[in-house]
Parts: sequence; structure tokens; C-alpha cells
Amino acid sequence: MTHKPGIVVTGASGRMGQMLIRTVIDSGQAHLVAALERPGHGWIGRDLGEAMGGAPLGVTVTDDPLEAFARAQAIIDFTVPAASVEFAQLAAQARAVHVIGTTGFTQDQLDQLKPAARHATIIRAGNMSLGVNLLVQLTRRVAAALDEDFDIEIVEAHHNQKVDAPSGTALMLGQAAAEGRGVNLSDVSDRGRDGITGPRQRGHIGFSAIRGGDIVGEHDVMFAAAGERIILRHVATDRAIFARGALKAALWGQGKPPGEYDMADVLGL
Ligand SMILES: NC(=O)C1=CN([C@@H]2O[C@H](COP(=O)(O)OP(=O)(O)OC[C@H]3O[C@@H](n4cnc5c(N)ncnc54)[C@H](O)[C@@H]3O)[C@@H](O)[C@H]2O)C=CC1
Ligand SMILES: O=C(O)C1=N[C@H](C(=O)O)C[C@H](O)C1
Repeated sequence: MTHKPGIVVTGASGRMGQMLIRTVIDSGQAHLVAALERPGHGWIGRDLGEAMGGAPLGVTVTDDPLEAFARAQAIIDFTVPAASVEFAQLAAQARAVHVIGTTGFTQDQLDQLKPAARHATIIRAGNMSLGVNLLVQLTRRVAAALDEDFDIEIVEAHHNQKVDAPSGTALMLGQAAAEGRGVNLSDVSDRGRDGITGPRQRGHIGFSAIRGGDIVGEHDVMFAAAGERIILRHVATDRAIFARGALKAALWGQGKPPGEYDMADVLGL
């Protein structure tokens, strides 16, 4: 009989948290050993299944990451950057694989993940879907094939509760476009145009963010030149694609040496 890893889902009541819990339970490939929420949250101390509006699951929602992680082989974490940084240290102590889907990190917060990655396997991606990770590869190739006659613009759309912009996915796409061009994204990034901006600067990579309704996540990478445009597009219609990718990462990470990985590693892209 193969061993099924024990998994903790953090941010259990969140849009992704609930999707992840269902995905882990339905998969038959892993055990849900704990569900974590932030201190003071109304779900703490309740049965997870009942809190989600269904039958009891025999898992009590906790706000104690240390105790929960000690029982797990993997943590699947879609929360907020400050919490993910804290969880990285605790997951490293527990030697558990830490799958991070959270977006909106500052560079300083990303740097804080590095010590944890010396002791544990961290798999982090701003988007865990197969489709977006393929789009990242395509974007790098198209950007490498075209010169700066083609202006690169990244347009993303998300639901009205999203708190960070540009999205983690848009930043992944921008990074891939910059790598294809052989430039640093930070040198060419155009964000938040407003007012008298002047003409577009040749070679820049632009970002625009739409927020509205219940949009799950849509990303266009536009290569616009005089007389023609190429648009690479991904449209997510179901958060299950992210949850499936995250579970795949948690399983892939078992037994991998400590370090920082992404979904391209998991998917072999
Ligand atoms: N990488 C990917 O494929 C995807 C990433 N995301 C990202 O995942 C994150 C969460 O997204 P949503 O689920 O839509 O947000 P949400 O706001 O619905 O859920 C976040 C949950 O985290 C909980 N939380 C906050 N601090 C916590 C702490 N210290 N301990 C435990 N729980 C804590 C909140 O109470 C909330 O329930 C965002 O950064 C989003 O951009 C979302 C979808 C896909
Ligand atoms: O917050 C979301 O919802 C999503 N966040 C990720 C991002 O920032 O790109 C992934 C997906 O687009 C949904």
C-alpha cells in the first residue's frame, strides 16, 4: 500500500481554501490532517465540514500552525503574504513541503522565504494551473522571437475581492516576456498609467488590471506592432484548476531536496 501524505490547508474558509479542502478529500491521494484559519476567525474550534455547510469531517479548524504542521507532510497555503512568510519558517521546522499559492509578496517578503528553503521544499507559483504555466512558456518564446517593434502589454481581470495588483500571474507573464527579451523586468515595467503619461516607451512591458464581479482570472499577453497584433490568452472559469495544480505540487514535492521550486518544475515544462 502506498503512503498518502498528510496535508494541512491554510486559509480554510477562503475562496481557495474551501476549493483545496474539497480537492484534497476527493482526490484519494492524500489525507487532510488539519485546516488552519487566522486567530479570531469564526471557524476556529468548529468542525470543518459543518463550517463549510456540509456533513461533519472530523477535522476541527485550528489557529495553531505549529501543532498542525507537525502532523503533516505538506502545507497548501493560499492566504496572505505575511502569513505565508511565517508559515514557511514553521513548515521548515516540521520538514514539510510548503506549497505557496499566495500572491502579492514584496521583494523583502520573498527574500524572507529563502532561509526556510534551506531546510524544506518550497513550491511557489502565482498561478498553479497547467494552462497558465504553458502560457508562461509560450510568452517567453514569442517575446524572444519578436523585437521591440512589438509592444508587450499584459492585461489581467479578476473578481472584485482581489487585494493585489498586478496579479501574481501577470507578474509571471511579465517576467517571462522580459526573460525572452533578455531584459530585467524591473527596468522596463510600466504600471498604473494615469494622466499625461507621454507616449509609450519602446521596449517597456505594460500592465493593466481590471477588477469586477466574480471573474475567476483572465490574462492576455498582447504583442502589438504597426499593422498587426498577437494576443495570447488564458481564461480561468473554475478555481479547481488552481487547487488541482497545488495538490499535484504537494505530491511531487515529497522526497525532493530542500530548495525553491515552481510549477514549471512540477509540470516538467
Ligand atoms: N497561485 C494560484 O494559482 C492562485 C493564487 N491565489 C492567491 O491565493 C491567495 C488567497 O486567495 P483567496 O482564497 O481568493 O482569498 P480569500 O481572502 O478568500 O482567502 C484567504 C484566507 O486566508 C485566511 N488567512 C489570512 N491570514 C491567515 C493566517 N495568519 N492564518 C490562517 N489563515 C489566514 C483568511 O482568513 C482567508 O480565509 C491570494 O493571494 C490569491 O491571489 C488565488 C487563486 C489561485
Ligand atoms: O486572487 C485570485 O483570485 C487569483 N490570484 C492569482 C493571481 O494573482 O494571479 C491566480 C489567479 O489568477 C486567481
